[in-house]
Amino acid sequence: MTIPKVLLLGEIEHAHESWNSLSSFAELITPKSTTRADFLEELKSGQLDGVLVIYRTFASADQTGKFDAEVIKLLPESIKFICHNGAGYDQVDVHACTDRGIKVSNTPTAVDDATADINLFLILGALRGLNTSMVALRQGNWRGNPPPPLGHDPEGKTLGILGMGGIGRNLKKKAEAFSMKVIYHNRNQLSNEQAAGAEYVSFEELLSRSDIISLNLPLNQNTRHIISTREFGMMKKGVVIVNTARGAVMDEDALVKALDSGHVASCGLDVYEDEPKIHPGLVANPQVMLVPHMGTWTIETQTAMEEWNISNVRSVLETGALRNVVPEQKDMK
Ligand SMILES: O=CC(=O)O
Repeated sequence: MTIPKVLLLGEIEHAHESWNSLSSFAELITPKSTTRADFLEELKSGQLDGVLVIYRTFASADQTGKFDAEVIKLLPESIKFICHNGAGYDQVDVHACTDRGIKVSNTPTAVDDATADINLFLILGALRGLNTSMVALRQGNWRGNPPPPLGHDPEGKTLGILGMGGIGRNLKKKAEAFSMKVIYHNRNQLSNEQAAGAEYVSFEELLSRSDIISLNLPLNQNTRHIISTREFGMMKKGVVIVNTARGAVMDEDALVKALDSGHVASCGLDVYEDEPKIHPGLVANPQVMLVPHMGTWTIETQTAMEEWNISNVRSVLETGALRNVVPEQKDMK
């Protein structure tokens, strides 16, 4: 019997023991290439033939580029599973994978607390306008001169959550501890049990009723720039927007214009359209809270994500099936 191969793209940083334990079922290999051009060549050369499952990290895109249709087409016939270490899997062309019969998993749940925590931090920081005073203090200028305008309390404000998956629902619970009223919009209305009292509203109603809008939806072809000029125009003047999902769900140019006009009072961002580049209009705006994609940047959460992803690889090796597949493939045989 030939022993299956597992290809690691990126690093295991924490869950070394679990990763190493896979070597009793499989040959664990890494690519020779460190650039996309070389990776494509390595795929073409047949050197990665025989790989059954790929474990990939978000950062591995620096070496291989995105797992777009070009890469998926070149993957050896033997590859049947791609385990992506991250909740958001927009780096992987799932439709191209489905067409080739390759199943894709991600790491939902594991990221929920840490991402919702930073989401709340950004909501509070943007409401309070904390950035200017923090910068002033470090410049030896106390609160700044003049001091910043007074901020706003979260208590009693309406928080509109766009995308009520694991992170959205986790945020809802946390926001309620700050006495915020939560409304939400989602592809599908949740069961009463899952909604847990959050009011389901249309997309337009969410835009027009919210004091704070939180973007917690995945990036895909239907959600790219789902928030742009038209949508900013439908929001309350003085709205605060927070995004911990993916930068491209919001049109950054349009956001900068809405901030500059004062229609959007502030925003809190963890993600950007073209990371690690940041729109100069955002950097220049002292009101906004900007964090460099730190949503899951904790030891506990990074470890839990790795463990989840490894458990998917293990499940393939032990049972021939993933523990979870991405929603687009839930009916795939
Ligand atoms: O951005 C983080 C993730 O997708 O898990």
